[in-house]
Amino acid sequence: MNIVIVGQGPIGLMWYRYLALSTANNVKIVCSKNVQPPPSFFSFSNLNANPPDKLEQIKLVSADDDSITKADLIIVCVKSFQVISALKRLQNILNSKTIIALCHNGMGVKEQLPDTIKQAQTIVSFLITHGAKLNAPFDIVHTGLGKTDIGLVCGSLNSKKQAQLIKTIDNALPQTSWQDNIQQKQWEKLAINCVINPITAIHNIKNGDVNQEQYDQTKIQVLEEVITVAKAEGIELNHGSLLNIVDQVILLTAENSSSMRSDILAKRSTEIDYINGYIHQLGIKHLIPTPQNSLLWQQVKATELQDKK
Ligand SMILES: NC(=O)C1=CN([C@@H]2O[C@H](COP(=O)(O)OP(=O)(O)OC[C@H]3O[C@@H](n4cnc5c(N)ncnc54)[C@H](OP(=O)(O)O)[C@@H]3O)[C@@H](O)[C@H]2O)C=CC1
Ligand SMILES: CC(C)(CO)C(=O)C(=O)O
Repeated sequence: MNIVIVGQGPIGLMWYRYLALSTANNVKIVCSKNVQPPPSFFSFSNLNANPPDKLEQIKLVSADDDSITKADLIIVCVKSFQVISALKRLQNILNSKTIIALCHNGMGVKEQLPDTIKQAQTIVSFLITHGAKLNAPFDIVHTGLGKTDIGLVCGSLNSKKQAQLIKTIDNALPQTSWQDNIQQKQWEKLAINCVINPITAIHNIKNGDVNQEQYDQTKIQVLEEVITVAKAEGIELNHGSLLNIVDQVILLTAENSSSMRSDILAKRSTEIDYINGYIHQLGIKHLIPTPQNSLLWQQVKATELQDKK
């Protein structure tokens, strides 16, 4: 497959490394304007191997306009608030046969996609539970082995193309599956992020600390609001099983720093508008009060602003 990765963060470089291992793939990258020209190599290590893999130097090939037009698959690995501008940058050279995969946290990007892109392209979502981090620019570590759920966001994908996509991604990083109802999975992931991300960012704590009793009420109220808003959007979520999923993720990632806490500590913008902010906006749309999600959204926004002063 001809594959273009957009974004030189840990997730973009993680996909690059695993997909480029196969001779069946021709993988190239589009980096942000901040790194032009990109380096010719990047460093990669995998903490999941036993013993951990040696540091690898991987050749990095930049995508020119022609390779973007000829791509079978473009995987966009940028923050939720960067997706639309990343796509607009490519829009004039996109081929309608190219599958576009969006690999980001949060929801609300679909609603912002320009009609011209929605009508012309097949767009899928890559929902991942892998973890990766940057030691330094172009030096990444695959920290947590996870799985990938893929599903259709807009356009269409015949069964042959769908099977080829799953095979390519599963060969690169196993435990990849097609989800007919990706929306349900997106909402479950959103609920996890609505609880863990703002609490860890505001209180500057590790994911595991969200299990402390003092956060129980917030956790329960956030989830109740998410469930009510999801219902208004036609998605059924169950409080008991959602609480279980959230608690499991808190335990499994107990030692991790959430992406939002890391963003705040590094004085970067967070994805809060696409997480609790998304629930706040849908609350307004459906006239449903979402006091806890709105409060967490405002608190993280205030922390972001304070850090930028
Ligand atoms: N890291 C993780 O373990 C996980 C991350 N995710 C989600 O995946 C998404 C990507 O994560 P991650 O890689 O960590 O994010 P990062 O923000 O670290 O990396 C995104 C990269 O994309 C670059 N970029 C921004 N705009 C463009 C553009 N228009 N064209 C090309 N490159 C661009 C950024 O460059 P610049 O800095 O110059 O703007 C940055 O290097 C996020 O939504 C994240 O929440 C989900 C699960 C796990
Ligand atoms: C699941 C969780 C909370 C893992 O840290 C995450 O997705 C994030 O940090 O953004």
